Amino acid sequence: MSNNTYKPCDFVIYGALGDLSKRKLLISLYRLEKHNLIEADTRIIGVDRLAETSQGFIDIAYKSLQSFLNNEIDDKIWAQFSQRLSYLKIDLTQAAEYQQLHSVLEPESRVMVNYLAVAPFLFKSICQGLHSSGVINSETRLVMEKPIGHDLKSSKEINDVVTEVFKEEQVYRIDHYLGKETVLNLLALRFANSIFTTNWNHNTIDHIQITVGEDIGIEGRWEYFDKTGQLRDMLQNHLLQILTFVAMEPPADLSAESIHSEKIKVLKALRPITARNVEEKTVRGQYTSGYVNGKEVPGYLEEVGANVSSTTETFVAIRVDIDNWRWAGVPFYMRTGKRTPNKRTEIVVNFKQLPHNIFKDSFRNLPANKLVIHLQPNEGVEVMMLNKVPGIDGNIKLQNTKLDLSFSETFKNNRIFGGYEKLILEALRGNPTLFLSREEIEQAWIWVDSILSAWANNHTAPKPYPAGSWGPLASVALLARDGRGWEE
Ligand SMILES: NC(=O)C1=CN([C@@H]2O[C@H](COP(=O)(O)OP(=O)(O)OC[C@H]3O[C@@H](n4cnc5c(N)ncnc54)[C@H](OP(=O)(O)O)[C@@H]3O)[C@@H](O)[C@H]2O)C=CC1
Ligand SMILES: O=C1O[C@H](COP(=O)(O)O)[C@@H](O)[C@H](O)[C@H]1O
Repeated sequence: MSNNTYKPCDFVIYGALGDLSKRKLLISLYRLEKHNLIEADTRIIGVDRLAETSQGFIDIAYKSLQSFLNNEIDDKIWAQFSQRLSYLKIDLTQAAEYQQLHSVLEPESRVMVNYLAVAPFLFKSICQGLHSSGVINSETRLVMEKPIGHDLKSSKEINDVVTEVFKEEQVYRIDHYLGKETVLNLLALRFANSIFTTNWNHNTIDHIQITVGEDIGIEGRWEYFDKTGQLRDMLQNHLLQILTFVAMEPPADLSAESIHSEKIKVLKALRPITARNVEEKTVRGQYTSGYVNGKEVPGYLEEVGANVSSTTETFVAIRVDIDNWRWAGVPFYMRTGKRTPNKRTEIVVNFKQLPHNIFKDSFRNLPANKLVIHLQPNEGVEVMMLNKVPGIDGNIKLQNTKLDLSFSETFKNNRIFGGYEKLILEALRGNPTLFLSREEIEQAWIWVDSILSAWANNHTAPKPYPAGSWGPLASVALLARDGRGWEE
């Protein structure tokens, strides 16, 4: 345990038998246990609609750990962890059923932390159910998963209901990318290193690319995903959050207010994409069958539970312009998709070419410097730069070389925690700094809604791309039109 002590919690997971809970939340909680970061008396209460016993939930949790952590499970840690777990069957749409929570909560000795791992349409009934059952007090916290709502209107409706029941400081709107070490490292890279601080603008930067590719498909999540699509599932939140960290002005300090206010300014400066320019600025894609990591995989329309006429996108590429002084004329290209050849999240900052080349013997055009930030996997930072090849014979010869700061090499003794581990810990400890404000989310929806309505207006159908590729060819053309190419 850390030197500080925190009040233990009743950590209630709504949707405890769902994908997010099994794949990320229970795993992260177990890892926090392993590192002795959970208070001794903290309890974890799973809530879902299946008739299940607490022992049944413990068995399900164990199976999830087996599938995702393999040999990381330690019998002693598991025994300690499983003691914290219990289960309640509650239909979240039925306010009366929330009364059951009284049987497990101990409000005098533990803080109730409610984690909404369910689809956003259930957020309202959960808030109302918690309110009417009388379990909320001034210490209670609410953690809400993204996406909050389906569009600006529904997001506002959810936030309105939430604020009737909770004060803003009790609400933790999570985006797990903001807990990732490498996303947080952007703050260090940009605001603790003068070489970057002074060169981070339209004078030196040509363009920036943000790629978030996942080799997995939709698998068991078809019903949820088909109503959502890649733009709402990934770009409205994770990619725009990365973009704000890359593009924001230096905040006055590291407080939540200072960071939120700089991020909002970026979101407000995003140039709108409308029906007039949506075809030129965006690409929608949907995967067909193909090969990923040498294995044949089905297309989106062949997944279990699929509706064969779905036009939901599983890939998006976008050219984003930020209308402010710093980024005038510097496009940000973003792409995100399911069933890409591998899992890869990275930012590439392409610097401008030099105005004059005195090394024509080596390069007719000097390659520009590049800063590559690997967010996952193989976390680290690389700088591509030109160096003289050693030798005394003849003219100076240059070679493009890599300055490589891999986290696993550089920080050998530090374990890299996942985003959920960091943010669940912050929620358990009552620190809201890394969570999102209502205004940020609503501002992001304003920009994304405009794209969604432009696609709907133009009947923009998704272009097919084979599983195991980086999206439709139109994504290559998006950059080629500007004389550029994606970093491969
Ligand atoms: N999965 C992921 O990796 C991520 C998911 N998220 C977000 O988390 C949320 C949940 O996603 P995910 O876990 O994938 O979804 P799932 O559908 O897998 O999980 C939701 C769970 O809630 C249960 N549930 C649905 N309705 C009720 C009800 N009325 N009463 C009680 N339980 C109910 C579902 O039961 P049943 O199966 O019977 O419907 C299911 O077990 C979404 O908002 C998603 O955007 C965010 C980041 C990552
Ligand atoms: O929020 C989501 O994120 C995951 C990807 O998260 P990562 O940490 O593995 O990069 C994505 O699979 C899911 O569709 C989405 O809802």
